[in-house]
Amino acid sequence: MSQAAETPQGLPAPSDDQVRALLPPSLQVERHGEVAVLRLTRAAKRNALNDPTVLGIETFFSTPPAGVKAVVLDAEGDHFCAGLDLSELTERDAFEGLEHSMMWHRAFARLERGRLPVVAVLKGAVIGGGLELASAAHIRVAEPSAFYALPEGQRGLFVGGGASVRVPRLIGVHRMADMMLTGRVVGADEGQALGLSHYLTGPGGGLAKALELARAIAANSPVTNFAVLQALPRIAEANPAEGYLMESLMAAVATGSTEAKERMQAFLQGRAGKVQGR
Ligand SMILES: COc1cc(/C=C/C(=O)SCCNC(=O)CCNC(=O)[C@H](O)C(C)(C)COP(=O)(O)OP(=O)(O)OC[C@H]2O[C@@H](n3cnc4c(N)ncnc43)[C@H](O)[C@@H]2OP(=O)(O)O)ccc1O
Repeated sequence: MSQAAETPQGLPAPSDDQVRALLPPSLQVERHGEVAVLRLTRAAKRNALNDPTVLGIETFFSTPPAGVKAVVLDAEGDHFCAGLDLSELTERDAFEGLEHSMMWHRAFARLERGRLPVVAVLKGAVIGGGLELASAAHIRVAEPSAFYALPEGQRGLFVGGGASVRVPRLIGVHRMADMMLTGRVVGADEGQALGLSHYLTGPGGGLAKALELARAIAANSPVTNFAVLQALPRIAEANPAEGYLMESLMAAVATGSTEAKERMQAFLQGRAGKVQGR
């Protein structure tokens, strides 16, 4: 498996600067070795998601920069994301609403089912579309300031970025119905207990923890990471017989990979087991 030296189309993977040139001002890319930090930079609007930002997320995860093995999704300011930019939807009719929701689905699917593991740093508001974005990440690290809500009912809306599929898988349909019907605010402790976050740090500790996790993930075999991202969600949804078959197929691919051979040899010979992905 390629380490993103090239795109799936066989073209050279873009440099950091080439990717930056494709992104809107509301998104910034910062490089930490094999980890890229993709940051929402619309703090003045509490990182509310407008169309350019959502399309930029799709662009980044469609053609991530060369050499990136894991991504941290971070946000400028005190809030992760206040959800949909409400100033955008007021003039749209139902058909445009359908297209808009499907555009969000495409972007967040690129994030969730791409080849790069994504660790999100949650703080302050993780509201509406902000929770939809967060729930597409593979690991969520929350700071004590994080709070979650689905106030779509108060705005006359319905979730449109995949939350009705992803969030019930985290907390159950009954709790999702509670959040959607009441619009109530779920604090960081409750969010951690419910499963909205994987880790809860001390104040301001989210980015450091996310970078630590992302570096550990980047050091894994990309074959294993790819299997976790692509196969695990499908195995979890399959019936047991299909699940076991998919597991065996992924185990076979991993076992046969150069990556596995080199890593196991390195372990057995007492060498550091880090090799380039194939
Ligand atoms: C239907 O098809 C869909 C739907 C969707 C997804 C839907 C949703 O996400 S619904 C939820 C929308 N979000 C909200 O209702 C949250 C609104 N914001 C707040 O409650 C607060 O701003 C806060 C996040 C708690 C922060 O409070 P505070 O720090 O006091 O900041 P403010 O003074 O309130 O705001 C500062 C500044 O930001 C602007 N702003 C905040 N949130 C939004 C927003 N969501 N949209 C636009 N602008 C926002 C606010 O107006 C202020 O602006 P100024 O110019 O006045 O400074 C998905 C896809 C579909 O197809």
